[in-house]
Amino acid sequence: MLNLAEKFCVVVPAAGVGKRMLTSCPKQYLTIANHTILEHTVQRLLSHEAIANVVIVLSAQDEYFATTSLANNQAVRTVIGGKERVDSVLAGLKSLDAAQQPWVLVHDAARPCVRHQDISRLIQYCLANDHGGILAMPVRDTMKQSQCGQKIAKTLVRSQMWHALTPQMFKTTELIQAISAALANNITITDESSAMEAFGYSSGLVNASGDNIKITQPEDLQLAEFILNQQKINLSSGALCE
Ligand SMILES: Nc1ccn([C@@H]2O[C@H](COP(=O)(O)OP(=O)(O)OP(=O)(O)O)[C@@H](O)[C@H]2O)c(=O)n1
Ligand SMILES: C[C@](O)(CO)[C@H](O)COP(=O)(O)O
Repeated sequence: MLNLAEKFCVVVPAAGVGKRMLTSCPKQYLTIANHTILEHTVQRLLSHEAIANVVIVLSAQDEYFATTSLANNQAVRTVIGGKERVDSVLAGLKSLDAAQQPWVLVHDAARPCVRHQDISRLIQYCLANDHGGILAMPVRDTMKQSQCGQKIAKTLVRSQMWHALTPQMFKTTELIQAISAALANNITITDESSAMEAFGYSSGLVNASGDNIKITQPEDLQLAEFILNQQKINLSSGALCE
């Protein structure tokens, strides 16, 4: 239990087309157990004790959202996103009242398996350290870097390598400032932390479960279904606190 006085808003970027999934509809609207991935993700977020509401960032061409249960959910607002994920995240952030919501979390619509315990630990970390952080997982394989466009390997120091996951949690005003500055300086931003780092803000790494996968390629859908089922079984047996 977090026992927090405040509850938080989560910006959920869901305006992508899911090219790498090779499906006819955007991947966030593919279904698992008769619910869209977006519904699974938002339900997972809104069922967390410290999350009050979500802002879902949709494509201007989105023709699916209105048919989901989320369209009538009072804890859900929507805004229109942009060309890249970073543009969509910024649109979501700018729709917030930073005075009312001094902290914000950003979580990919394509990550329905995120665990409540990991969200709790991220929130605890950020409030305790008074700076932002991200859920992350230490890499398990030896990591190589290709050289000058050639597939010639250079081995990296594995002990210092992490997979960045989401949610990522930062102070709302600082995150808007950092992303806006990065875009103005043509800095490539693929997650919120990269913008904060570029702006000189600290971004902590909070160790998280490896089953918080991002559904990206076709084989990920079956894996996500398996993980969600396992989490459901473990939760009902008490083996997993969500
Ligand atoms: N312009 C964009 C691009 C992506 N996203 C969202 O950002 C999250 C992570 O991005 P990614 O996994 O890359 O999704 P897509 O961009 O849809 O996938 P692809 O790169 O295969 O097209 C997804 O929930 C996606 O909907 C977004 O809101 N706006
Ligand atoms: C934000 C993210 O999920 C962290 O790993 C990742 O950077 C998103 O990348 P994508 O190419 O937009 O899926």
